[in-house]
Amino acid sequence: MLQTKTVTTTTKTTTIINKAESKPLDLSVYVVIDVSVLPAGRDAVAVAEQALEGGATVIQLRAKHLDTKSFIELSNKVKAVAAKFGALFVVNDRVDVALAVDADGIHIGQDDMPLATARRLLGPSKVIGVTCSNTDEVNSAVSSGFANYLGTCAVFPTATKAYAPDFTPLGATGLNSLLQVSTLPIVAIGGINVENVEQLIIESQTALKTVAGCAVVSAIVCAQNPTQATKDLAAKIHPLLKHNSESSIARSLNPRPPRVQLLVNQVAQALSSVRASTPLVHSITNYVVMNDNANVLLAIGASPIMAHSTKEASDIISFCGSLVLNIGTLSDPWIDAMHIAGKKANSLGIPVVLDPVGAGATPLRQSTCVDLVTLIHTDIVKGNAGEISFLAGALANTSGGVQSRGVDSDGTMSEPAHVVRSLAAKVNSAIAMSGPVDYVSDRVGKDVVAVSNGNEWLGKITGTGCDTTTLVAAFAAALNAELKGKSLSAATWTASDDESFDPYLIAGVGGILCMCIAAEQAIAQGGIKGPMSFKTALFDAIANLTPEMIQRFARVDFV
Ligand SMILES: Nc1ncnc2c1ncn2[C@@H]1O[C@H](COP(=O)(O)OP(=O)(O)OP(=O)(O)O)[C@@H](O)[C@H]1O
Ligand SMILES: Cc1ncsc1CCO
Repeated sequence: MLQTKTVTTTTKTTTIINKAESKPLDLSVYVVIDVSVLPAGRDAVAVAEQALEGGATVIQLRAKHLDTKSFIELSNKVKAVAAKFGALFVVNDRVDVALAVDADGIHIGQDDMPLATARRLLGPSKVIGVTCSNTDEVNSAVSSGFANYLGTCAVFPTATKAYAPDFTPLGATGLNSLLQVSTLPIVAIGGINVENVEQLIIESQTALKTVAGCAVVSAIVCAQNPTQATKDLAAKIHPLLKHNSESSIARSLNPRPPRVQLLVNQVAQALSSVRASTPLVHSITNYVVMNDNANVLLAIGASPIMAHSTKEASDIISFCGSLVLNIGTLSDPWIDAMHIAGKKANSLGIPVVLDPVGAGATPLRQSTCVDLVTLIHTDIVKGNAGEISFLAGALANTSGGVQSRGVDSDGTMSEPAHVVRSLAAKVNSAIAMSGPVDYVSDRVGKDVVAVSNGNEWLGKITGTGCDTTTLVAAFAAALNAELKGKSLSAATWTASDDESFDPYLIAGVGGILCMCIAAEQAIAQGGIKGPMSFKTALFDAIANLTPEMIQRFARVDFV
């Protein structure tokens, strides 16, 4: 980090709508009282009570063939026993019954009432669970922002529910795929019993999470002793749910707003695209960070080429996916090479990412970065608050100029979103501004995203901002190539509809999230003794990042 960079941004408080009651959502031992499965002469309320005595944390009442009046009467009784044990009471399918008895929540299937309608009718405080059989259904339920948890289709063969003749149970592998993509808790169901539950949880778990619980029907309602059967099951389940961190419960109680979730989905998907396409990134960067930048690119799954000669700049960029121009250690021939490569990249539709290191510090840096944003077209400018503020100020007096209200006397920035938004519109580039909270604007200043995953450790080693810039360039290259493959172009993106984000906004957020989440992972693994062991752990963590980690740990918001 250059000493001239003293500006920090003020932290923004994000508002998250709390959609469910703040009592912990314990889905671990989830007992479904299916009236049609109850052995003759058994009373649903008595079985519910026995299961609760054995440690059931949720009781779901399923009564497909019961008339409405009887369903409501029974629900009232089961709700009362669940309340006595502090357990969650959930009605299967019937939103009207859930409303009539003021149940804690509802569980619906894909063919029942649409999720959005159920949420509208039930209001923000009720728990909604939805059955998902595949990753598309999981993605759709998660991105809707209306569900609190997900249930699966049958994990094992079961006679309790009728499935199509060609239905194949999910098994532990199928359950694992759903866990990989879901940021919501998942409850497994179908043929689970005390014999198979441990193996299912262990075999299905991902590096980051297990199921939130297991739901059982006949193993409890048909058991000789439902209390003992529930106790036995609970004893097997509880020790294995260790991966379910509080953040997963928090996410289920505070689902991301739908558009934020859509953005996170696209960023996670973009990481997969980087890994799948291994884009080649041409960097004309400073010699302090050159080797690190190359290694960071390899770690994220891209390929580096560092080339400064004016004699080959044009040739090199012609076969690369993106270009990084970093003004950290300038010399005249390097500046010439930047212009040559930049112009060639522009002519070929290759994204150009500028890091205006130390932008305002000297007249050379001032004129170089102003020339670069005006004489060539930059697609993304990524700098710290001081650098972005300088650029905004320097362009303030040019036509359509940016009013730089950036830096206050105490070194903080009072309106970071305004600064990135207006600079973006001025230079038609996405702007990524680093600090305790990172801010990224799309190229027209319509969407501005605050990324709150900042980590002070990133300031303890030199060049993490420059490393982030190269990650942003890897994302830009992969996304541009993907659009070209569809005969589209990142260059011609227009801010016409709410569903579509600027690919270079995704690239900016993607690069920043990868660096910040990798830092979190590096620290979480322990063993950091100081800056150098942090650096080693950080580079390893970048290599080990998964789209699932982006889904799970991204803290982003539109501002
Ligand atoms: N005070 C802070 N608290 C928490 N996180 C921070 C803080 N400052 C920066 N960061 C994080 O560190 C990352 C690097 O940002 P920084 O502003 O240090 O870049 P930079 O100045 O361009 O670095 P360099 O020039 O060393 O490459 C940011 O993306 C941000 O997430
Ligand atoms: C320390 C330093 N000096 C010029 S560039 C650089 C790396 C941080 O950008």
